[in-house]
Amino acid sequence: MASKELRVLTLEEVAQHNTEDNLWIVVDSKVYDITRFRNMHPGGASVLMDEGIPGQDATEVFYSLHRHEVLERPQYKRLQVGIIQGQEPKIHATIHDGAISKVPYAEPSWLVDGYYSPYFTEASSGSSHRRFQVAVRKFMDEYVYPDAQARELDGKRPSQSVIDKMAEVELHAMRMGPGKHLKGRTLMNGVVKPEEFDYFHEMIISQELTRCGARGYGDGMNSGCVIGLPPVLNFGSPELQARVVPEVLSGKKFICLAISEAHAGSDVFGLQTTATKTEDGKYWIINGTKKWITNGIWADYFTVGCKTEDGFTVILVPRSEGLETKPIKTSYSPAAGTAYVTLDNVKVPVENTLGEEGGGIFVMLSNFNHERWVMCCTSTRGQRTVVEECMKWTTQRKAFGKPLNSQAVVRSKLAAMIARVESGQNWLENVTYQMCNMSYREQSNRLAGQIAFLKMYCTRTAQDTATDAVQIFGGRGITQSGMGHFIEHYHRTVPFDALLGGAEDVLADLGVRQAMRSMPKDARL
Ligand code: HEM
Repeated sequence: MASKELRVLTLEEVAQHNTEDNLWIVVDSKVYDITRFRNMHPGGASVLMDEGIPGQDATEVFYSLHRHEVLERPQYKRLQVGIIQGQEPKIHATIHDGAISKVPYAEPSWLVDGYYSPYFTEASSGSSHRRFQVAVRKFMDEYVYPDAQARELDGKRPSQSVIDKMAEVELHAMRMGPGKHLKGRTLMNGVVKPEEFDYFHEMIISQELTRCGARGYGDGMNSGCVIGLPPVLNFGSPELQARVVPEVLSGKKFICLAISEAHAGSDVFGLQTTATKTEDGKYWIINGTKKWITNGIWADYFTVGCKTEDGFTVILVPRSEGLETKPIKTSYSPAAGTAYVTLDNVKVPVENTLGEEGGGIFVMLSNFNHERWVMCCTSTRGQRTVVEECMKWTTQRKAFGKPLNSQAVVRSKLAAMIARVESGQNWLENVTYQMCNMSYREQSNRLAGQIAFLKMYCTRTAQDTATDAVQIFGGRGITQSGMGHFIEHYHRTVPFDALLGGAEDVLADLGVRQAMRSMPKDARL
């Protein structure tokens, strides 16, 4: 409708509008009347009168100072008064319209035209990963991305309307991975059958969600469920499962994993929260504190690691008398709902025990692999978004009269970034293939070391990439608005990945110790 009112103009006509009282410019074949906007321009009024701007085509200077999304904001969109006769817009900078990016290395190779993969199935196959990816990306771009950007900024929890929308297509259930919990559900409007859903489908979900570029929101978006519900699914009694699982997977109730404490993080045996039985043996009485609990602020259920008479036991604790949560301010958005949890004589039926009493370590170990693998999926995708941002910036930004990418030192940083993300993704795809072919128990036995190494590798390379990206973006890489805002956000939040789900150094050591245990006794040089 708006385009009908736009005038078709020539460059000569635009050139007449070149004074402070009558100021037009052209950006990518679109004519903007910025006369009244001039005094409100965040970059100042005077720059708009610089040589080569008034009445001229300012496309190049515009894109060296602004992201394309500026022109998509309604308050600026309406400054457009016309289009240039015989010209078509050439810039396609929107990355959240469901499309595959054409920027080299902005997508994993299996999504790029003309490349092949042994792992992802074609559109013609029943369980097609490709059709699934198209549906998930469209969904994320349409419903999740706008909410992610808004909530990351205002710090509010992910909108219930988006959680409900995700529940409609069973995204919460699919994020638990393949398994019997998917039985009878219609996944992504039927794009994939529950029995055909595999870890590659799940990888697609994690990676598409990461494209929203909002780390705090990403964790706020039910990641408590991804790590807190599997112990219920795998170790809870049938009665407990029947009560808790449906309300959590439908997005009506929320769950989180509460293991780490101020006293102990990666060292689960150092935990000090205690659970002791009442004399009649029917209840646990839980006392202690938990720290850095993602989604804890609004969680209805807490999967809590406790010290018990027999060792370490995991217990599902509903929000109830004696349990309180308060926010922890971290360097990412409060949209993650990070909590400090206090448990003062919280009374829980013993039926809420997950797994064997004293067998909590098995419950946790089986959970860790999946949690860490999910983090590898998100870390590699996060790095890829940084590669895309840097590829674009170094092409459009000029310094010393040339694009940044004409400098060898910049190209060498790009090369390192690309090599890191490609190696991470390729290793991840291999590990995922192993997971698809192993039982849950086999995964625990054979892949714990591999996944620990992969996570260590992903989070280390992510930090190198963050540092390189800030160098490439300069001051903009540390500025929360404007051209470098994704880079600033990434650089500020990337250390989280190296800590959550097992600290980098601890994981590295775990991988080596596992390898040492498998050394053949007779191996010699
Ligand atoms: C339709 C036309 C324009 C609109 C809507 C617009 C809008 C904006 C906005 C919203 C910002 C704040 C930073 C951001 O969010 O990216 C900004 C900054 C800026 N703008 Fe514009 N602008 C326009 C045209 C221009 C032109 C033609 C120039 C030419 C010199 C210019 C120079 C600047 C500068 C120097 C900054 C500060 C950049 C920084 O802090 O890094 N703008 N503009």
